[in-house]
Amino acid sequence: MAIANSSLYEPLIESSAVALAVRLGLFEDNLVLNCEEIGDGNLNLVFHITEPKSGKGIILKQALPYAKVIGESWPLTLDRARIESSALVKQAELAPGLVPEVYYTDQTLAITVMEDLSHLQIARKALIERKDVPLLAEHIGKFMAHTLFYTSDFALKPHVKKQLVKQFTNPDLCKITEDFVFTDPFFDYESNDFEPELREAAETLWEDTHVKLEVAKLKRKFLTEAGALLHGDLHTGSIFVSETETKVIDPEFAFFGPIGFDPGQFIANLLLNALSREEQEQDFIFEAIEKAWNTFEEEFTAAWKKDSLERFSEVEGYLEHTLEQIFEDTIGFAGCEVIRRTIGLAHVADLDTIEPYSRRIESKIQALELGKKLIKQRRNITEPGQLKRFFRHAIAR
Ligand SMILES: Nc1ncnc2c1ncn2[C@@H]1O[C@H](COP(=O)(O)OP(=O)(O)O)[C@@H](O)[C@H]1O
Ligand SMILES: CSC[C@H]1O[C@H](OP(=O)(O)O)[C@H](O)[C@@H]1O
Repeated sequence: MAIANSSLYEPLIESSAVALAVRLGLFEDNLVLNCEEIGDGNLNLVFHITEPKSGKGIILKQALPYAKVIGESWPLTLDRARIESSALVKQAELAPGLVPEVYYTDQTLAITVMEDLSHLQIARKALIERKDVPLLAEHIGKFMAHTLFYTSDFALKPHVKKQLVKQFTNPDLCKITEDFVFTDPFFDYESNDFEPELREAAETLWEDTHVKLEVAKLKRKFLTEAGALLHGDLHTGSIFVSETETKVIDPEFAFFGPIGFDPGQFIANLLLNALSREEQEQDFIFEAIEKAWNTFEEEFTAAWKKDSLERFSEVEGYLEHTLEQIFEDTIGFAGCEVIRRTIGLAHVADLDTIEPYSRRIESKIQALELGKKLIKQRRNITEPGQLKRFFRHAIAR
């Protein structure tokens, strides 16, 4: 990967993105190239540049100096492009084959040029279309175990770890999560966005002091616990899949945080998809949750036994305690994510496309019940096999 530092930042448009790709030697001169801006996320521009004759393509992602979904009134650091490209490189080292290859990055232009994954589909879309994605859970379990264990204090020498913590200090993007995942949805704030039919359920949530106390504890963990280098936004919209391949994209929220945050977001987004399904179609989702956690636990355990540098790691019960704590946090973080995707600023298509409207509202009310119970009862859920019963019980009215 080449790292460049050109003179001035400018937002690209399709023609300048093509010119840049040619200037960088990513395509030969004099070829006819197509370019389309395909970004459908909340924050950045994503250019897909292709050479129709050979079928070759690249992705050029550029951060804007503000959040794309809101506009210039919400300035946002360009440094997120550095975080994203550095995280992709680190993740490629720790979980080979599970992230796109980075071809080039330029910190001044805030761009990352990477492997084109257009032959795959975003996992959220695949799950909404009820596609068969048999390896998704196992691959994500493996991705999480390797990236999280090998960036933790169990695997790194203290100075190396602290150096990495510095490199991945990401205050602006963490603030987004602190606000939109851990704060705003739990109060009557303007940033929240929900249908009028949900107001009563939202008000019940805002009055629930037990939920608020438990969210306060989870938020504090997010603010203070530098457990491992998180992806930081591991929802199903950040994962490309097919029947055989899985690639994790978009780690611009990466920072050192509590290990349970990534598994929590992944599991929450599977649960949000389960809420959109009829009961007889939900088994795939609960099996995926079990598979993802069990793979995470097996691979984390194997890595611990093989590569832990921590003197106490052989003490009986320490591995089990560590995994139990990560699982408890995972369930709590999942509850926060389920709630914020229901009444917060950033929604998910799994819920927003449920038809008819009355069923959508019913599923969102169920999501709020589920989220609250995951947060409050997280210590009673000790293994992923319990989640299907818990889910059915939590949403029953
Ligand atoms: N490497 C890639 N290959 C193909 N398409 C991609 C790639 N990266 C991103 N995209 C497309 O761009 C969209 C937005 O990318 P994403 O990284 O999620 O942006 P944002 O940071 O704005 O959320 C994705 O949903 C996907 O459709
Ligand atoms: C206005 S930021 C809201 C939301 O957007 C991010 O997701 P993505 O970049 O995948 O669109 C992240 O989840 C933030 O919480």
